[in-house]
Amino acid sequence: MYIGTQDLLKQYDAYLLEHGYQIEELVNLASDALLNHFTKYNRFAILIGPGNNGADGYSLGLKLEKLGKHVIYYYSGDIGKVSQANRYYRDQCKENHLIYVDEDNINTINWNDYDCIVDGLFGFGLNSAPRGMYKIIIESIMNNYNGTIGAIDIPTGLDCNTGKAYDGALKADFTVTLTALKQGFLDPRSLEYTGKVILETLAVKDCFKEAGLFEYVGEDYAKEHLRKRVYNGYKNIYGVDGLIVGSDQYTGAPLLATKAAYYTGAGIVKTITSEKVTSLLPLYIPEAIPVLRPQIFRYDDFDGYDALLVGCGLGLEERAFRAVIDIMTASICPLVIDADALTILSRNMHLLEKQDRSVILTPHIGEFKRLCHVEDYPDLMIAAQSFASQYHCILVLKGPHTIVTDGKSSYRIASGNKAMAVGGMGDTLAGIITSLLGQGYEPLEAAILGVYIHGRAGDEVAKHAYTVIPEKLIEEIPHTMALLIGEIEK
Ligand SMILES: NC(=O)C1=CN([C@@H]2O[C@H](COP(=O)(O)OP(=O)(O)OC[C@H]3O[C@@H](n4cnc5c(N)ncnc54)[C@H](O)[C@@H]3O)[C@@H](O)[C@H]2O)[C@H](O)CC1
Repeated sequence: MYIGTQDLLKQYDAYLLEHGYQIEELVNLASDALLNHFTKYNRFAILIGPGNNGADGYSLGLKLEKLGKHVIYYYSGDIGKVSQANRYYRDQCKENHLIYVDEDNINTINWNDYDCIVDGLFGFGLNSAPRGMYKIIIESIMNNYNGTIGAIDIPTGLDCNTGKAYDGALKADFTVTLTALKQGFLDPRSLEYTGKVILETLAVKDCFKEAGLFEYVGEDYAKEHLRKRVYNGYKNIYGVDGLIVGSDQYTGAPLLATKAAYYTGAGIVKTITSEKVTSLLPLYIPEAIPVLRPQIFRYDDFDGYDALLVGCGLGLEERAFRAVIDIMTASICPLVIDADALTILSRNMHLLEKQDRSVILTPHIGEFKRLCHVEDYPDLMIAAQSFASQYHCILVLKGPHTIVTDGKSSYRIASGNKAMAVGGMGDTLAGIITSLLGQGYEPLEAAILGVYIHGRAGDEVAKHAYTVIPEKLIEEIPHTMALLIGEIEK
């Protein structure tokens, strides 16, 4: 299953058009995909907007008519300004089935003459609140209609990217969404407008990834990619992780990252840290190996590691800057960069350009803005993809349904919940990803799996709790992983 934003969906359509499809053909395929969901109704009012959502409405109506259904098309606006496909399908409709709606006749329409209203006013092309007659039509239906409303692609008035309703939005009973889930549908509050969401793909060449859509990662991915531990395994085959984390000022973050790495299955974790943290570490997690962080790293300080993590309570003092620069210039194994280390990196972006190994960055949105040196983005998913592609890194952009992308393949992760918005959660995730990286998972796989496991463990804890404390989440990790691998049952 794939996810799109307005820009990504436009990009997808443009890709198909560049690869030999005609827009009329795509609309025909869209109505093929829609048809089955409407055949149980008999009398249809199809609302037609000026774009291709309206074209879908005409094309669907023509097919319903062929099945002997009663169909009337209600349209408004300037007929000279409709899309090419809209005109093409409109020209095939019988004149007496087309009703132009204006202020003079709106009150004469009895919407309850129809057992189904099909919403083909606006789809992902809507860019502001529906205006003029469109707004009036929506109000008239919402105030008077008692039957079923089925929306094509997106209910009119719902923002495709945010899932927020504009002033004047149609509340559908069901939405048949085309090609990909819309990012806005990830916000559960959109359900009030979409009703039940049914995803239908068009019978076209499989090009979701090439066109830049994001794959939605759920339990199936984790079950397929998570590996069982081997019968005769020993600690070294599960990786030696080096965590350059913590400072005397921030002592909690390194402890959480270390514990998360162990609980995710790391063989050995060496926590290279400040004096205060080295003394706290054995009390919190006796398995960990504390190493006092040197003022300046030498090349051989990084020997023998399978994965490194830098960040998590490192602080922003001069010596933290020194540590990040040393790690980025003197170490060679796969690296996870989190928290303060991202802030330090944002002032030294040239370091990222020179990396000849896998680097995973795990910013939240504020840190991402700092890395990009911008205030805001029109489309976060596209911004994430471009960043990863420009810097040849893997980006884990944390938030609801965290984004993971290497610039070529992109993902939204299904697990996680609002109870996880708690300090220390990012340190926990960084520890999990580093652990998987050290265990030999491919870097992109480690990032996706790490985010999924982190969110899933959080979901398990949230079943019985108002907030998810990182400590509780960490303790849930081995159980969650065993469940996913199928070694225990629910
Ligand atoms: N691959 C697919 O999934 C396909 C989906 N299809 C359908 O096409 C629409 C998107 O079509 P598009 O023409 O880009 O956008 P809309 O129909 O939503 O309308 C755009 C149209 O509306 C004008 N407009 C925008 N905002 C407003 C407003 N607030 N008030 C008035 N007018 C507004 C804008 O200027 C344009 O003229 C998608 O949702 C699917 O239903 C196709 O079948 C192709 C394949």
